[in-house]
Amino acid sequence: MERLTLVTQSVVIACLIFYAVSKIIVNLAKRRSFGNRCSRFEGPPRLPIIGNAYLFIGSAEAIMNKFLELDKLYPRYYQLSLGTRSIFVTSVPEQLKVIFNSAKTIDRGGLLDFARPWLGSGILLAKAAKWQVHRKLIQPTFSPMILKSFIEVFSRQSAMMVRQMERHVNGDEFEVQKYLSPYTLNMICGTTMGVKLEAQTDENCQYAEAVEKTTSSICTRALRPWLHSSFIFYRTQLGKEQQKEIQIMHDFVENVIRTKKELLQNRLCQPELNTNEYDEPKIGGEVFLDHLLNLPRDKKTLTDDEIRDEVHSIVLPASDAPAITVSFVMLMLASHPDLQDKVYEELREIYGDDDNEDQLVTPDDLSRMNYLDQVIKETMRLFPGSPFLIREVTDDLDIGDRVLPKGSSVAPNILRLHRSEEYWSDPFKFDPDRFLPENITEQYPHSYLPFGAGPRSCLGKPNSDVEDDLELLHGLSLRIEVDRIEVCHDDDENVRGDDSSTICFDERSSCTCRTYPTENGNGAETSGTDHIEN
Ligand code: HEM
Repeated sequence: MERLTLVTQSVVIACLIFYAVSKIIVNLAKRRSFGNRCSRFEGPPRLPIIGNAYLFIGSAEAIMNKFLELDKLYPRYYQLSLGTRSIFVTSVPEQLKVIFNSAKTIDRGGLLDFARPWLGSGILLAKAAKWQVHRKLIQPTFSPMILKSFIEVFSRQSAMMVRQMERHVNGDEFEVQKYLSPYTLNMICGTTMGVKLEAQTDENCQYAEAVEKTTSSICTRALRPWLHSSFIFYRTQLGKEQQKEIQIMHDFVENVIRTKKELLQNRLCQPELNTNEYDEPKIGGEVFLDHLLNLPRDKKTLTDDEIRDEVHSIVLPASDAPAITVSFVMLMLASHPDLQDKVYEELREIYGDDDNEDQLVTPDDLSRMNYLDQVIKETMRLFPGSPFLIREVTDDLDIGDRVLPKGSSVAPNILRLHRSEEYWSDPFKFDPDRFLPENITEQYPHSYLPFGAGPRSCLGKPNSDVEDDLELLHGLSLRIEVDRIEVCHDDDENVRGDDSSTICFDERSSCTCRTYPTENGNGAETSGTDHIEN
């Protein structure tokens, strides 16, 4: 009997060992064949283990410049590897069309997974099945009617931002991003949560700071394969700080959800509770959070954690990309005084000589700002708010002349697409007339994608147009002339204004303004309009 038990045990152990060894062999074979399939794509040379990570060491500007160099070496597409992750970077419209519309590349993940401790499985990072349900639930919040009701919030917020900036009129140059980021964050907190964040007035606003620091630490981690392992990352100073910042954001949003829930329950009997703390749209519109809390019972009810994830997942894209876009619009207007004057004239036609900065903007006013709209579109062509996107390939995907293997990532290279001479004549010329209605029809299909495309494209697209217009309107209605300009740039054709871009405001007295040469960090002299032509 004892012998029989021993034999049985040996057989079981042998089977387990056999199973473990064959699993290792199969995994190695899979990795090898995955590696082989990926290595067929051209790209910069890779080092063992870290792959191409050696290319992306240094400041954000240095990393951006590296990407621009790669665009020159590989103008259509290339393959990168970061540790075990393989990324196909492409700017070919035909390939992008397939990628954006395929069910096999709906998922975001890969490097973006490092944002999961913050965004959870909200709409930005949700896997396909969950994403489909949540997008259907959330989409109605972004209907044109509800968005119109937000205009008053946007309008008040932009007036506040302009008042803050006003102190710089006729003064020294200043970092415009310092005002824009808190403004967009404030505005989006007003329209998503109905909360007055005070990010514009309180420089130490913890939530705003936490958003900024966490975004930056996620990017740092993504480009450093040795920080990919959670075991290592959370033992570093960066990892520990990130955990702290994420906790601050979670506490903030959870607190708002709790208060909102109480408010919604008590609203009928205590309407006076709905007062100063909240910055709600006036025209009977719900804020995003109300919509999620009020979902009819027959629809899926979201848990508090899911609601928190959704709020985070809206606040991030809705504050980041618009702030970047508006700062580049200002930069372009500063660099092109003639176009600035055209925008100014358009606004004068709408508002006359009335210089009332407290005047609220109406949807009708916005619909008449055609030239401003063209300027914004052309700015988003040259400086897309999201220069690269990223999607996961969940099954082998044929994109025409090649197959992207399951398990890899694909990064639509929007920056390169928008600046490619293959699809845009004289691509570095800043020319808003490209977006005249008669010229739009001539554009190469899928060559202009600032909001992505397909079923998972930007949810806030109409929102962002409205927001950009309003912000600029208020800036310009102040009769500010953007006079001097200092931009970061690389040393050839690409003006690269970044977070540290500074501009100057002068009171508008004549129709002239100038850009002047400035020294960049490397000592080279250039003007802000270096190769982005007038
Ligand atoms: C200038 C302004 C904006 C730009 C350039 C922009 C751009 C983008 C891009 C490129 C994507 C990724 C699309 C893709 O992967 O195909 C995206 C996603 C998204 N954006 Fe925007 N965005 C802007 C403003 C906004 C605003 C104001 C909101 C919300 C109010 C918003 C909400 C979202 C959401 C929720 C997603 C994820 C959609 C999904 O996964 O289903 N965005 N945005």
